[in-house]
Amino acid sequence: MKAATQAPDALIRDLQRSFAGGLAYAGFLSFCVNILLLTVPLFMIQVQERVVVSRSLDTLTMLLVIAVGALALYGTIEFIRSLTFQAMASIFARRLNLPALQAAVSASLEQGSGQSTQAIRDLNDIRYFIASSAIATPLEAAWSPIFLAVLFIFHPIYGLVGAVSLLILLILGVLSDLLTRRILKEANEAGVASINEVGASLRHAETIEAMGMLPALAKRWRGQQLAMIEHLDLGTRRGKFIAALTRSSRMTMQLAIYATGAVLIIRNEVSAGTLMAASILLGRLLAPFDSMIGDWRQWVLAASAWKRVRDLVQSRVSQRQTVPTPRTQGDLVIDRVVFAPQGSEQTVIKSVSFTLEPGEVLGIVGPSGAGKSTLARLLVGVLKPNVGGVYLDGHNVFLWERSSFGDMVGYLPQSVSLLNGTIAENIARMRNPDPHAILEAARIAGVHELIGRMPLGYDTNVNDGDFKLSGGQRQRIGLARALYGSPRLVVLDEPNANLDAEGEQGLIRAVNAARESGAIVVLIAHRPSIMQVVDKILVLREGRINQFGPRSAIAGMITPGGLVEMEPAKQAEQPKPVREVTA
Ligand SMILES: Nc1ncnc2c1ncn2[C@@H]1O[C@H](COP(=O)(O)OP(=O)(O)OP(=O)(O)O)[C@@H](O)[C@H]1O
Repeated sequence: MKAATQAPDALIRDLQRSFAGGLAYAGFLSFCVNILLLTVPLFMIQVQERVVVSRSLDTLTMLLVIAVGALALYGTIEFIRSLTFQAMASIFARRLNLPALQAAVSASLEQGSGQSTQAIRDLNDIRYFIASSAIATPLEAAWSPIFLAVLFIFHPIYGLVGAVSLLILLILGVLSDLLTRRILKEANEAGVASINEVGASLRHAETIEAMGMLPALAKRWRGQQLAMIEHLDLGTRRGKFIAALTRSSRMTMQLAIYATGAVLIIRNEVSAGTLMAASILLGRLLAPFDSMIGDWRQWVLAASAWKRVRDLVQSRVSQRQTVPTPRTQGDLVIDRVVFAPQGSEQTVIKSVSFTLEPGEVLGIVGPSGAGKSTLARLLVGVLKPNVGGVYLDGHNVFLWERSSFGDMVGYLPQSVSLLNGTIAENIARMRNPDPHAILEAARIAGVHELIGRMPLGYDTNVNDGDFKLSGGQRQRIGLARALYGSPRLVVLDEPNANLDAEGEQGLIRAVNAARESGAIVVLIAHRPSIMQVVDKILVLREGRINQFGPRSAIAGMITPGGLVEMEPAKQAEQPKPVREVTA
């Protein structure tokens, strides 16, 4: 919950701090693990130097007890360390899940829906990476000076071989980074773009199949995927080459330390016991660097995923308030709203102002492309005005904390999207269903009987393979969802587009019921038949208010196409600007 109410910069800082804390703790555990890893080489030396020379079985037994105890401790600490990584991974995913989703939803509104699925994939990738053994390697590498020091203590020549070996692996590591990082990042970005595009297109599978568009689309996707595969292949090839070179170099180094040890033993400069121990120590010294070179691809991909998630969270969440606002009832004030889509030169809504009181129903009409749906999205706080603002009982609807705003608002978008779940869950907006409220919303929307005729009634799954809802049925269930919980503001974008006469009568009854409960209803419609239910009409043309006034004054001017046949007039009701607001 904390993450949901935290500003994004603070959340990221907090997360990085707690991650650093976790790493420090894991680093301490790594220190213990690495010290305990000296058990085997030390045991070997002691056996060579004490047991073999003295032939004492008691000494051997004592050494064995100490060594086995140390190794048991090693296993325990290693287990605790892996649990620490797992806990770090799950804290990370839990705290970022909601903010990343919120940010992805906002980004999807502007750039398409690929963002939300990508954010989830990225979070999962990061979680796996933190929980994997890859994250432990730098912590182990940090203790390599200890192993190097022990090698120097055995004999300076052992130390020298260790230092040279380490240097060679470091050079190979840098080479691996130079040869693969950029190309793997590019491949990853191309892969993400390609998956997003395929995902977005597959939502229109029906259109693709009906009009045989698949071969043409497959050609486009292949083009993108080829670029990604080529980059990935090249990066992976280079990575594998360096990894193979590293492995054979590492084995050569093992030979070198053995040969060095043999020479030193021949010269009586070290005991035979140090030979095995030095070899094991060199292996421990080089292992983390070897692993890091082998795992480098995972590091690059995890870094890219983290950058995407961090940028997404930091760029979006701050736009909304995090404190819930209590349910309220008051005027809806649209104050000099100007809106231009991001990256577009076109201003879609041009200084629109009007006020609605509780219990008023407004009809918005206008030609195609006039900006009606855009205005609807501004009313429900989906879009942020560039200038001006939309206020419900004095609260800015865009800034409003989304969950509490959802309690106040019902929205039926032009293309009705029911979510994966039962009809009851959909009407209850995927929250814990309140059966009484569901039935009431269904009754007001006039869909109770219609749902009763479905295979499992309210428990029918809307995406069930055996049962498919018609466009009109979806629209009517969408209306029930919009009316669930007696919202104070109801915005319906072409709610009668797919309705038959019965559906339209149900819609009229629903709008009247919402009005009687004191809700403000905004209705966008092409078909003028629904306009009989409204109190006021707003005619929008090229993003401006062309007419605004009582239905009786405006209705006669509307043609069946929703056009008004007169010049822009003095607007019947234009409230004075409420406040100076710039976004
Ligand atoms: N995200 C966006 N990016 C670019 N242009 C946009 C965006 N959203 C809307 N527009 C443009 O704004 C204009 C108004 O679109 P809108 O969907 O609001 O019109 P409308 O009046 O609802 O049309 P219709 O009656 O056909 O549904 C159109 O020219 C559209 O291309």
